[in-house]
Amino acid sequence: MSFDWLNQPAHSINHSAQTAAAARQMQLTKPPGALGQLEALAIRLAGLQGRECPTLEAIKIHLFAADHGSAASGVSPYPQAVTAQMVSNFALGGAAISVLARQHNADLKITCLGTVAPLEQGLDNVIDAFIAPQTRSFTEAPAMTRAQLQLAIDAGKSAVDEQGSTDLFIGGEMGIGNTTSAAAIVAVLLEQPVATVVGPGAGLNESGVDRKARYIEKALRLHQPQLTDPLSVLQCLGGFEIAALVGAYVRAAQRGITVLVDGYICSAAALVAMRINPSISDWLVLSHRSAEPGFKAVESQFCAPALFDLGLRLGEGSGAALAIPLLRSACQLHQDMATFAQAGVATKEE
Ligand SMILES: Cc1cc2ncn([C@H]3O[C@H](COP(=O)(O)O)[C@@H](O)[C@H]3O)c2cc1C
Ligand SMILES: O=C(O)c1cccnc1
Repeated sequence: MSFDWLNQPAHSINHSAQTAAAARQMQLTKPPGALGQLEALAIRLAGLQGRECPTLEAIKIHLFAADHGSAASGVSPYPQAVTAQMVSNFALGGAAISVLARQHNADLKITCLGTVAPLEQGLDNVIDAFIAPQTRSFTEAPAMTRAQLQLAIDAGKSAVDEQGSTDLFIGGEMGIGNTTSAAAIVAVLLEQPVATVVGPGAGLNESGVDRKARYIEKALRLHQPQLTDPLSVLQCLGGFEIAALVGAYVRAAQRGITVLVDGYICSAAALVAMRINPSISDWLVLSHRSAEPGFKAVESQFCAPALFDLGLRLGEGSGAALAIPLLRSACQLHQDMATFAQAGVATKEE
């Protein structure tokens, strides 16, 4: 069993393209800095894509779905069956992420790691990477075995490897109960008290949030001796879909594909990925600020803060998909605006 590939360095950043892009921004017909974070974004994308004027054409959205043993303990307000039902909804075009993928002309695929029902319907954008019906309840045992962890991480790697040319990769997730895993991972890796990183998820009330915090605290007491490295944290507390996201993020960075990270669950996966392989962090662009209270702690671990805060708490990669037009505008402005010289506009006097 080998996790060695996870440690290979990320693709290098092209610093001369980045420098050229920064110089170009200074010449465009606007006061320098007036386009705020859009300028930094265009410059960052130039370094990642290795060209002065980056473009975003081929966008791949890949969702990972799996069920959680924790769901039987009242940590989510929704029944476990919703995971599989939503996979059908993704594939048939009715979910929020399906609408956004269509709107932005992005390719949408779903890998099922632990839900079987939709596979029987023969949907052609659903990939079968079945590992087990669900992870184990992690107050009783590690959520998954080491072998299952490897299968899940490798499924994420394959999702990236099997794509053709890609300018931007968005990972998303579906798994009733997965904000419990995300909160547990964040509590351990960032050494935060559980009460500060746990939240309503899909809509728990106050007593539900307390129950969820107690569930996590019990699990952390059980696994404490094992929680010494990011892979073991993922194995004990993760979901299959979170592990797949870890594999996908690391692989995308190694292949030189820019990643747009979604909300709380995806950023918890990104945190694990960055702890395994810190060289990938340049490639992970954080899209939006999740409404989950634990998100703030994770946000500080990224190279740059989230691009916007719309109070989203959906997951599915939806917040990342909403950032696509922003990134496209950043690239288009960077490429198409006239320079002061071209437009005959006078520059700053002092
Ligand atoms: C209909 C429906 C659609 C969703 N799409 C994403 N999630 C989100 O909710 C789940 C996490 O919340 P919790 O940990 O509280 O279960 C994940 O599946 C997540 O992506 C959904 C949840 C529901 C109910
Ligand atoms: O931010 C998220 O990813 C999120 C928050 C709540 C429920 N589902 C997802």
